[in-house]
Amino acid sequence: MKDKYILALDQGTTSSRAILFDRQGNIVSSAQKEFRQIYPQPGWVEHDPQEIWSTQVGVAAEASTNVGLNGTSIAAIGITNQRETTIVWDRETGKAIYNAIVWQDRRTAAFCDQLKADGLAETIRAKTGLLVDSYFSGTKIRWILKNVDGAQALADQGRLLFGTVDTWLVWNMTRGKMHLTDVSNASRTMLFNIHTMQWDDELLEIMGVPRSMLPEVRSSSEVYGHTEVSGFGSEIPIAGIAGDQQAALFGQMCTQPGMVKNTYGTGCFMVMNTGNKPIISKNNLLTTVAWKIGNEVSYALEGSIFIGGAVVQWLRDGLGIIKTSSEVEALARSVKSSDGVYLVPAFAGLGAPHWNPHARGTIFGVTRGTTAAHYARAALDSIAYQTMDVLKAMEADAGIVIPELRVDGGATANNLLMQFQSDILGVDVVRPKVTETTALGAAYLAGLAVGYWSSTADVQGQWQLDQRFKPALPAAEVQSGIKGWQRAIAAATVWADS
Ligand SMILES: Nc1ncnc2c1ncn2[C@@H]1O[C@H](COP(=O)(O)OP(=O)(O)O)[C@@H](O)[C@H]1O
Ligand SMILES: O=P(O)(O)OC[C@H](O)CO
Repeated sequence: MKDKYILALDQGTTSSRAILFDRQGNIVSSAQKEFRQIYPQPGWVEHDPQEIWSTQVGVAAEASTNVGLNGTSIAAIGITNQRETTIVWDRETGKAIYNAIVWQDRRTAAFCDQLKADGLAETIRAKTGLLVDSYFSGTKIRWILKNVDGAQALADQGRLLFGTVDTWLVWNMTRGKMHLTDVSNASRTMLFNIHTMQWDDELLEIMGVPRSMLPEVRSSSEVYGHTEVSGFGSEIPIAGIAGDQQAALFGQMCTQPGMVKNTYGTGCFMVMNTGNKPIISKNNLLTTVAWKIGNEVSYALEGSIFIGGAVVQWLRDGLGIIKTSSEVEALARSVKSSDGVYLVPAFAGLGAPHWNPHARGTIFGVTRGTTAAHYARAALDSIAYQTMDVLKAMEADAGIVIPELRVDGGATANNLLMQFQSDILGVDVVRPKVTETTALGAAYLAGLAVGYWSSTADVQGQWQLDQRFKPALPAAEVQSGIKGWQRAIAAATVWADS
């Protein structure tokens, strides 16, 4: 039984997941638990760090016991996580001093406006590859230091630690022995120079973040340490870390420059491997670190869409027109089209390529004949249209025509959405058999570090096609749909800015 499986921990925005993979990259067992989303004010989103940790340990134990395993059968653990989400804790008590401020949270939008007004956008972009936006961790750390009672004093005493979710998990898994992150997560903080691959003093100064709070930055595939807590069985090497979108790029085996994947989870994240050179976008995309394996750094271009599958959750929880996310497909299929209804789901502002933190959700084209089914259809359409906007920006930046789009994530189960995506893009949309590619990527990174797999080439052949969606909608319908979407985006922007 020894060294039979790799355990991937996938700490996502809405749930913690644990998946055991075998040497062929098959899922042997998995467990998942949702946790609370906390919305203290409009535009604010928080998680309880303790709940992140307890759900993650819980599902790890469940995935193992489901198949009668103990820790001795696990060769290594790979961690992948919702990125940018910011946790600050006291190194002496091990307790977070505030809730995790989630990547979707907009509370620092005014400070970001100030940074732009101060002319710092170019400096920040040149060093980090990022646009100034409240999405990233740096301004969230600053908010905690300025707004949580006693935080600044504790930071001055060197007692506070910052971490993205990977760092928080590793700290807890090693009983506070390790305070580290990997390059892909570091590149989402707005504090990390993606050229020198170091924390940047000028950026730390701008955000008012003391260096003593920051984790050590390591590669994405190496043995960082071993588990020391129950729930994981005996001491298991923690051997892979990557932000979830970068992990999905790896899990989709987009290891060559020019290869692209789009993940349809809470948000949608399109990422293109650009090889060992960072491409600075001219079309409002992000430049980010994909991973570091050995001494080799790979970079990527990314288009981040804040609301993807979450629009379906809103139909379920906000409007109550479906009971489960999967019901949306049948409801949307019950009408031939949205009949001119457009939904711009800017619930947390607009991300790439529009970047408007003040935008909010808007619905256009509602008539007396509009039904819940049209809303469902418009919601799915909005996921596809947002993806189209990003893909066009990416093609322009990279100077290539993207031949096919590899897809993964919860919402790719929706065949209507996948077909419409292909129709609107005019390219093949390709869904693999294992759509848990985020977890798979983390498993690969960990397995490579401990020799479970010998090289990337060893796992390259494991990618298998489930379904290929080919463009089928007549061009005139595609064009009129796109035109309507562009009008909707323009109108939503006017609403936000007026
Ligand atoms: N059949 C479906 N059609 C559309 N969206 C779906 C469907 N099933 C799940 N989703 C959406 O996918 C998201 C969950 O995907 P997942 O990859 O687990 O996300 P995350 O990792 O962000 O938590 C949810 O927002 C959910 O509403
Ligand atoms: O939790 P997910 O899968 O929606 O991913 C969140 C992203 O990492 C945010 O940048």
